[in-house]
Amino acid sequence: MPTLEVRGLVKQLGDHRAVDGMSFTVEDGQFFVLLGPSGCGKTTTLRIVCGLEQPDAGEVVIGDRVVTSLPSRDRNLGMVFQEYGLYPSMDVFGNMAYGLQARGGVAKDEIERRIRAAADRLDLGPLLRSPITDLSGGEQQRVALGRAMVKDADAYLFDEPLSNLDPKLRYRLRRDILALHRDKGRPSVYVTHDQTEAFAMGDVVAVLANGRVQQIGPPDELVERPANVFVAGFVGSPPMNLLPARLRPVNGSYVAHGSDAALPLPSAWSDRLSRYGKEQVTVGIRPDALVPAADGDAAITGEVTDVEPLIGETVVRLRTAGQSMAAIFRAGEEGSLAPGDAVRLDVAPEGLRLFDHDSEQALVP
Ligand SMILES: Nc1ncnc2c1ncn2[C@@H]1O[C@H](COP(=O)(O)OP(=O)(O)OP(=O)(O)O)[C@@H](O)[C@H]1O
Repeated sequence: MPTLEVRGLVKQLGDHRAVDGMSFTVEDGQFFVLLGPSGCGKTTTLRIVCGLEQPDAGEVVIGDRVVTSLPSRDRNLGMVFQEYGLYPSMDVFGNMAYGLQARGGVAKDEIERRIRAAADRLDLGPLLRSPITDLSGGEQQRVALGRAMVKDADAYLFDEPLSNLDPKLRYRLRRDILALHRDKGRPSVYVTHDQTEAFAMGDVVAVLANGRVQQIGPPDELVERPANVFVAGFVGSPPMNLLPARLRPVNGSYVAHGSDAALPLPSAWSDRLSRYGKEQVTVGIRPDALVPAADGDAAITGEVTDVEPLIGETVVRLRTAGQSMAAIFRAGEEGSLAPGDAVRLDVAPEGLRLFDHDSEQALVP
């Protein structure tokens, strides 16, 4: 069963280490997303996997073949990239057939059958004899997808294939890509900087920064248990609030004190925190764990800077002495809050995370 594995990839581009020790494994039938901010090395990694770049170190393994030094055409991959890579001199049929004809081994009537099936699925049937240059961007992207669909590849690679398209078409093609993936049952690697897309599509998501994997896991796990401060501050919309704080023991538990914040921590964390041995931590607070405080003491006080109503919920942004924060309230829970108002908030303890102040790695839970 083919898996796709990259082991210890390194790639220097000019002065910049674009990929800095990248390793991950994609199982057969898994839809694996590389997610990260612009410049984190996603495209370079994918170009190494498909053979358009040579790594300075590391290996690419597909199934039981080490393919690192094989040319792209010998890796048997299906690829869909942002720039469609279609041949302008050919019609739609010719573009979809090209890979199969060039590789050989598939009979002419079988090529025709596969192309008609893919074209029907992608609503390209009436366009099969149209020149590529007559097609819209969305139609060209569907041809690029159809070209991948007709191949029996060992793995499929997608590099931001939907970023040029309008939202409706993007949504539709997401479903088409997942249907292609399920039909083939091979490893797929999908590059995006859009976390909505990553979370909607990925069985497993790898969050990248600075050419390195920060965390690999199913979408829920990245949100629930971010491995470090980078992931906590990147994942979620809005992402986790992060504030510097000092730990103080109080009656056998701990309280994290920040500017305008005093956060009682679950007593189940006390053992771990007593072994931590340092006072300084970074506290992560999920925006949906902030709730308006009842009368009396509040965990956090601040001033509202913005109130943004969304469907079914409201994002309230506030400024405390230390920094800005975001809270997600269920619609209506914000009452009549408006910019400039003082606000007092409590935190549901299950929405708290702590990170080592120096290493930035998760401490608890
Ligand atoms: N030829 C080059 N010389 C120097 N630096 C380069 C070269 N090509 C790319 N880079 C840099 O390497 C880094 C990684 O680029 P890469 O395209 O892999 O990132 P990415 O995560 O795919 O970003 P994006 O989402 O913007 O496409 C970027 O900072 C980029 O500017």
